[in-house]
Amino acid sequence: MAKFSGLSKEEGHKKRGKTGVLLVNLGTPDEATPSAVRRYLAEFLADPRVVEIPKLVWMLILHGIILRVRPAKSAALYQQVWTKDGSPLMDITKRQTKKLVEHFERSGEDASVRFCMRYGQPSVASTLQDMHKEGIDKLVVLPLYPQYAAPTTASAFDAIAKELMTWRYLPALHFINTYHDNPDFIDALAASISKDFELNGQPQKLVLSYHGMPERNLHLGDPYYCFCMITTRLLVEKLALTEEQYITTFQSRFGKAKWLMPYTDATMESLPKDGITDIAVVCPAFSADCLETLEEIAGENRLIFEEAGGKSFRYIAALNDNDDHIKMMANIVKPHL
Ligand SMILES: C=CC1=C(C)c2cc3[nH]c(cc4nc(cc5[nH]c(cc1n2)c(C)c5CCC(=O)O)C(CCC(=O)O)=C4C)c(C)c3C=C
Ligand SMILES: [Fe+2]
Ligand SMILES: [Fe+2]
Repeated sequence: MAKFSGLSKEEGHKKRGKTGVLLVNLGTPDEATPSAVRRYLAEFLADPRVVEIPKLVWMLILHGIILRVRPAKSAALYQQVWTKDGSPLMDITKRQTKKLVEHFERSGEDASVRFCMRYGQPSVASTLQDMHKEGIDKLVVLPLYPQYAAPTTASAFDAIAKELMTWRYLPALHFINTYHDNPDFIDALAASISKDFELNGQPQKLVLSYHGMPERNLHLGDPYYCFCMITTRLLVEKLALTEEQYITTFQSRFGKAKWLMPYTDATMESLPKDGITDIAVVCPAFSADCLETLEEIAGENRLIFEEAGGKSFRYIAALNDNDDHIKMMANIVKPHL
C-alpha cells in the first residue's frame, strides 16, 4: 500500500483545477444524552490546545473525574437547547454552508463549499478526504471563530495539517486565522445590535460577552484577549456608545484557574447593584448560537441578572445565517479563490 494517498494518474490529471472552501466550527454532541456528550467531551478536552496541563496528570483528572461527572450535567443543559433539527450549532452551520453555496452559485464563483467540525462529525479528516476525491488543488479554510485563539483556531489548523500530512499532492492552502476587525464582520454585528435597539429601545448597557480562556494563555502570547478588545472597540465606535454604555465580559469558565476577567456571571450579579437594570447582551465570539449562548447566556445569566434585581435582559442572537454574515464569509474567502 502507498504511504501517501492520492488520485490515480488518470483521475488526478483529469479532475484537478478545483477550489475547495472549508468552513470549520467547534463541533457538538450527536445527541443530548450523557453517552453522546461524554464522547464529545472526551475528544474535545483531550486536545492539548484546549487544556494545557501535563498530559498524564490531565488524563487522570479527565477520565477519573470530569468524564464521570460532567456528561450528565452537560446533557441536561443540551436538552434545554436541542430542537427537532438537533444541536443548534450543527443546524446553523449547515444552514450557513447551504447559503454560502447558493451565494457563490449566484455570483458565478466556481468553488466547492463544505463544512466540518473540529470534534465529532462531520470530521475534518473525512471532509477533507471527500474534497481530495473531488480533485481540489486549492483549499481555503475559514474557521468560524472571529477572534483567533489557540484552543479554537490553531486546533482547527492542527487537524487539517494532520490530514494533509497523509496526502501525496497537497493543495495550495489559505488559512484565514482571524477576522475580528474585518469591516464586514463589524458592520454585520453593528447592524444586528442597532436593529435590536430600534425595536426595543437602547438599553442602559450593552454587555459584550466573549467566550473565556485561562488568563495564563494571554501571558503566554495568545492574542485572543486583545482581538476581543479590538472587536469591542470597533463595534462601540460604530454604534457611537460612550464608555458607560457598554462593558466587555468573559463567560464559560471551566475549572478552577483564573480566566479572563471580568466574568459575565459576576457582572450579571453586580450590574443591578450599581443601578443598571436594563441590559442587552451580545456574544461576538460566536458565529452561531449554541449551548454557550442559548443556555448559558439567554438562560442562566438572565436568571442571575433577574435574581440580582435586573428588570430587562435581552439576548441579541449570533449572526447565524443572516444574509450579511454570509456575504461577509464570501468576501473573506473570495480574494483567495
Ligand atoms: C476547557 C477549556 C475551554 C477553552 C479554552 C475553550 C475556548 C473556547 N471555546 C469556544 C467556543 C465554544 N465552546 C463551546 C463549548 C464548550 N467549551 C468548553 C471548554 C473550553 N472552551 C466546554 C467544556 C464546552 C462544552 C459544553 C460544556 O460541557 O460546558 C461551544 C458550544 C458547543 C455546542 O455544542 O453548542 C462553543 C461554540 C471559543 C470561541 C473559545 C475561545 C477561547
Ligand atoms: Fe468553549
Ligand atoms: Fe457553558
